[in-house]
Amino acid sequence: MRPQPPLRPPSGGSHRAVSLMRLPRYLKPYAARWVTMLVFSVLVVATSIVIPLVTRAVIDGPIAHRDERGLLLLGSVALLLGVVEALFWFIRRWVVARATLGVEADLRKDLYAQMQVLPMRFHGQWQSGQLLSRIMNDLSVIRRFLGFGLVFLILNMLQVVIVTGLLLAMYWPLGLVVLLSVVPIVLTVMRNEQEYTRLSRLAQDQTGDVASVVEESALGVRVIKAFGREEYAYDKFDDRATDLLDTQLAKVRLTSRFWTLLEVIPNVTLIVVLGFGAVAVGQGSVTIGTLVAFITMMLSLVWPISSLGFLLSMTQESMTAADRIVQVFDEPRLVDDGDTELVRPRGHLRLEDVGFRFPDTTEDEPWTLRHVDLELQPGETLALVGATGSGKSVLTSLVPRLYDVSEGRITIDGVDIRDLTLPSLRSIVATAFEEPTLFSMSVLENLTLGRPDATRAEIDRAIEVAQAQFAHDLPYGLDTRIGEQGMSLSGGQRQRLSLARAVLAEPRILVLDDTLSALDVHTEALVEEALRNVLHDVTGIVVAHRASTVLLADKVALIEHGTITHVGTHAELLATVPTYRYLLAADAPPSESASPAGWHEQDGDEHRVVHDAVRDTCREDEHDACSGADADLEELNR
Ligand SMILES: Nc1ncnc2c1ncn2[C@@H]1O[C@H](COP(=O)(O)OP(=O)(O)OP(=O)(O)O)[C@@H](O)[C@H]1O
Repeated sequence: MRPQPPLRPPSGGSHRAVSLMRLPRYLKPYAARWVTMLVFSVLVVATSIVIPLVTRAVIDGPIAHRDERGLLLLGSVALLLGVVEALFWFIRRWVVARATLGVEADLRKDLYAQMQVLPMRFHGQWQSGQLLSRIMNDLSVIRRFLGFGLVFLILNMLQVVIVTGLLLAMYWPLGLVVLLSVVPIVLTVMRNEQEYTRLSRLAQDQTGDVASVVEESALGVRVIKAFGREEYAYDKFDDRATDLLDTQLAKVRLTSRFWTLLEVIPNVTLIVVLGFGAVAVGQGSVTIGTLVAFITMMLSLVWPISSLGFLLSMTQESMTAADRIVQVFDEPRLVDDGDTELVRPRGHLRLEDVGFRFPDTTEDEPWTLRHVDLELQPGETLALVGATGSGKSVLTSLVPRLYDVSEGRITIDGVDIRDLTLPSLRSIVATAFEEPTLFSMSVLENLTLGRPDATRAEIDRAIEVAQAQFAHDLPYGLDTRIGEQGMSLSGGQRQRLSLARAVLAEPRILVLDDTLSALDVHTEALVEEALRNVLHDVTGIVVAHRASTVLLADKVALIEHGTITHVGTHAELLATVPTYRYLLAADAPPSESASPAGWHEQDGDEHRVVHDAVRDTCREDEHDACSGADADLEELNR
């Protein structure tokens, strides 16, 4: 048996740093702000280095020589430097906030746009919670890194190098002590890097899992309540949340070991420097002012060194986040635009030897569709009838290129649909799905999704066709906001709005994927009556499970195991194809070698059912074929 694919997409793994390097192009629009921020950050570091040097000058100068004027002057300079440093800090933060938030927003918009164009295959494989956590959490991680982590990583390393250099220059033996103290830190960072990366990737993926569970249970809350499985749902959530907690704790354990070292080393170094410094002052090798300046500078290294731990953690996390985001950006779009636009499409649709298999199926798995040949003249309507899972929805989704054919081709007015631009194709083809998705916006916005410029009269007509007049009676009429997934509406109401949306798009080819299944027979009859007018003008494919829906069509295609086996009028198929009768007329299941002969083996009651169905569903213009079927039945009954 084929191994189950993992619940979450595989990690990008080894190219994390490269992934992060690809994001700085988002910094470009804010280049002036980044440069200003960097200049002020360097100025902050410079002032913080100058202040101890001024202190040394104060101690070794005015204080040693009891020069009050000099003390006042240099003291004022030191004070001024302190104020200036604070001011520089403020400017840096102020400038960077807009830039980082801007980068985050731009990335988020691009990521969302990418999700919209990615093929159905991608959305079938990825849990929506994983996408949610990428678009929310991972982008925030990157923003924090760009606005804070990256800047301080650079500045702190710069400060460590400059200050250590200055310390070596002031008094090299003590400078050497400081330099040596950095070595264990670097070694520890290198040793923990891999494990921290693994844990941070795991935690980010698990955050996606938690989001997926929350999202699924929010959407499926009715099912959970109906089956009384709140506890089961809670346990599933609890498992995921506990996994995340364990990983986060493992991360904390690792970092706390690491950070403790980073806290201890500067303090130990300080004690050593103080001891050796005091001896050096005693021996006259350095002045007191130099020692004070040395220690002040050294203390200024405590934050840059101790912060290295979490700055590096942040870097790891943002590399992982960038990797997870780049993974979405790098997904192949599969469906590529052509560049042809059909100016006046007539809606002549042909499927030529079309075959389709889902991209992740293996060679030995059967094709979902194979050798499908169909032709619909402009204005013609085809009813597609087939057993559950026979491939009806997949076939209809090939026409607007929700999936691409694996072999053969589909043409509209003789042009391969892959040569059309996607906007052109999707303005020609509109689909109303069996499960109507409505968005949490107003009824009007939902209706005009496919045609934002529709006039009020056109909207009213589409509503009438779909028998969706109830929308006018909603509390705020068409401006009423409907809940997530249209939850505040009934299934039939949602289907009718979805149908109105497809009708309003005024397509040349209208695909109705079992769109009327949730309607009561009376509403269905009204919708069908109105649809008859719409379908008169457009090419239509109607997936149908009921004879009444089939009657909307000019001809019927029977699909069995992914292949069109019969095409004809409803009456013809009813009279000659047992499988068709079985599907539409509650007939007994046809035998393996389904043929009209198989039909003769059925008992009298079933004959009557078929007889009634034939009579009920035959239209006047098909009278000849129907009477043929009737004659057959009467012959059998005798
Ligand atoms: N995303 C998918 N990945 C893999 N296989 C799929 C996917 N969607 C559908 N299938 C398979 O393709 C086959 C045809 O499915 P399809 O949805 O077209 O059936 P259908 O005839 O529309 O059924 P129904 O009448 O129940 O809606 C089924 O075997 C189904 O399991």
